[in-house]
Amino acid sequence: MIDLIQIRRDLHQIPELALNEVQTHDYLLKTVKNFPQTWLTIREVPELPTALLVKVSGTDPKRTIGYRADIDALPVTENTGLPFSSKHPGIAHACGHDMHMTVALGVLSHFAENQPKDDLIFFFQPAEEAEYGGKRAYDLGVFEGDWHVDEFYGLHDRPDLPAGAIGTNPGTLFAGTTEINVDIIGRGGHAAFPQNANDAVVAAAYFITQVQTIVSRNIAPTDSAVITLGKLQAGTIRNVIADHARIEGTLRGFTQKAISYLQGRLKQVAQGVAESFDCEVNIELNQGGYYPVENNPELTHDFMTYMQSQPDVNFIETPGVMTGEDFGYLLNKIPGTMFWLGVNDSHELHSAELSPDESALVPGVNAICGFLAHRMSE
Ligand SMILES: CC(=O)N[C@@H](CCC[C@H](N)C(=O)O)C(=O)O
Repeated sequence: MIDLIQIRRDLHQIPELALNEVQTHDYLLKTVKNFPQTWLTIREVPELPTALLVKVSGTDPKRTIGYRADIDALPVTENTGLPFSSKHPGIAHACGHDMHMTVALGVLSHFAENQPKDDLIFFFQPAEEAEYGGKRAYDLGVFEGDWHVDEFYGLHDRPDLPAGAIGTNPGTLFAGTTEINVDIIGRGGHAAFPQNANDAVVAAAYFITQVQTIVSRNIAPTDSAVITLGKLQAGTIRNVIADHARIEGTLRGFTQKAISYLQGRLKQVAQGVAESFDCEVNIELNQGGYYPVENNPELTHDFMTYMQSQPDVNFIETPGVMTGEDFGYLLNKIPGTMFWLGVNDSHELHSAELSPDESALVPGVNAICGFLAHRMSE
């Protein structure tokens, strides 16, 4: 097997933000070019230049199985103290996509040396954290013609599962999300004369507080939803009344119905704040490709049955959680399964201290290679 740990560490040091994964793309391409090429076809996508696709032609193909790994990183300053920490200031693989790419390369290298029966397509996808690269690729027609995919698989690392464990369920694994951007425009002024100004900070504070009632007061306690406003920017100095506040956040729900409802309530709250504070409130809601990640029941039943039957696989059935994933868009178009790979870490996804346990890599690759071979024997 290729040196998975070295690859993971190399990738970890060059994290790049959505749609800017230039060094990452070049590293992946260079690595793939070092595999035996006999039954590989490499494909670039000019309209999505950091994407990389690799087709492995099978011996007797009856279907094409897709495997997707996301490749982007987050605007987080790494604080792991690892000797192979990010070399890119303010950007880190704080969601573990370096692990995702490494596992995908491990699986690809296996099939580059052991020709599969069916065709396989590996999709190294830019822009999962933002900018929905999966939707972009699908809408560009990337999976049409010779690159049609019959069933798609992909993983996400999960810190609270033991290293190497595999988890999923036959229903909804991840929530659908919508990015929220709110601009509140008031009128600036001197701190001493509020009567002559219209304070955007006060209006923002009321907006944020009222949003807290949407989930707590409008959603049935037996249902699930979350709205997090993770970024707030306003003002320049303590004694000037701010004329503008910017709020950015995300809303999440397990169904499109729930997501549409949350979107509607947010707009109502924004309108209400605009009226009561006599200011301008511009709200932009962008779902992009972040549909709920709905596993195909039949394929996922097969996936779970296979994983549960393997003595070397620690399979754990996992209920849905509120993380988002634009793999939800691809699974909305093409049946498949998303699953977790345990990476045993006390830090959460998106933490500056996230440090996945690399001992998850080999069992992850082996479980996926085994499952794909099993699918091809069906
Ligand atoms: C696995 C993970 O953490 N995914 C991200 C996806 C973000 C979707 C979108 N940009 C949003 O912020 O709503 C997540 O935050 O769950």
